Amino acid sequence: MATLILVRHGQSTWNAANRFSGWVDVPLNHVGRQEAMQAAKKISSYRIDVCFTSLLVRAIETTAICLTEGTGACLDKSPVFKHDSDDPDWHGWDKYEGYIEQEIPIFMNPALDERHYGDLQGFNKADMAEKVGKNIVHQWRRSFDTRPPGGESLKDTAARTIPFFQNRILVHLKNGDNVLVSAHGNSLRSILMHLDNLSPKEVPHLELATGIPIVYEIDAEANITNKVILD
Ligand SMILES: O=C(O)[C@H](O)COP(=O)(O)O
Repeated sequence: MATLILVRHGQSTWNAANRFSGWVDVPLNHVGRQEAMQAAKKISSYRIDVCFTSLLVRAIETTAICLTEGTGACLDKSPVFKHDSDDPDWHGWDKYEGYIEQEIPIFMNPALDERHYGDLQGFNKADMAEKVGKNIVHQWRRSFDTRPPGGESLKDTAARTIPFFQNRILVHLKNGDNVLVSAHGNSLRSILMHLDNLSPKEVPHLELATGIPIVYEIDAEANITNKVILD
C-alpha cells in the first residue's frame, strides 16, 4: 500500500492578479506561502519518501514548504532537490545518488510544468474574455483538446504528464513509497483525469484549488483504493 499526494502550488502573484501564467516563472505570494503551510500541516501525518515537482518556482517552493513546515513525519529527513529526466535510464549530470533513509529526494522535471498558455501568457483572464468572448476563453482554459493560441491543450499537456507519471512516479508507488507531487492547475488536471478515468466531456468541470492536497491510497497492483481531498 502506498500514498500519492497531489498538491497544486499555493497562490502565485499572477493567480492573484488573474493573469495567465503558464510557463512564466511567477513566484508564490504571501497567501500562497500560507496555503502551502496549511497543506504541510494537513499532510504532516504521512511519511513522504520521494517528491516530484516541475521546474517552476511556485511548485518548487510549495514542495519545500510542505516538507519543512509540517509537524511530523518528514522533519528528521533532509529534502534534496535534483534535476530529473523522464528517461528511467538517465545518467545525467545531476542523478540522485543519495541516502533515501536520511533524505527526501525531490525530482524536478519539466514534464510537470504548467500547460503552456502560449500567446495568452501575461494577459488578464477577464480582459481576454471581454475581448474574444467568455465561451472562447472557457474553451481555451477548460476543454480537453482546444489549444490556446500558440499554446498547449490539456491533451498536449497529458501527452507529457501521463508518460512521466507511468515511467517515473508509478514505480515508486508500486514499490510502496509514499509520493508527493507538487505541480500546477492543468498539469495536475491531466493526471487526475487519468487517475479518476474522466472523459473529455467530464474534465472541463474539474477545478483544482491552490494548496489543497488530494490523497490517493494505492495498492501494490497500482489500483486506487481510496481518495480524499484535504480541504
Ligand atoms: O497558468 C495559469 O494561469 C494557471 O496556473 C492556471 O490557469 P487556468 O485556471 O486559467 O487554467
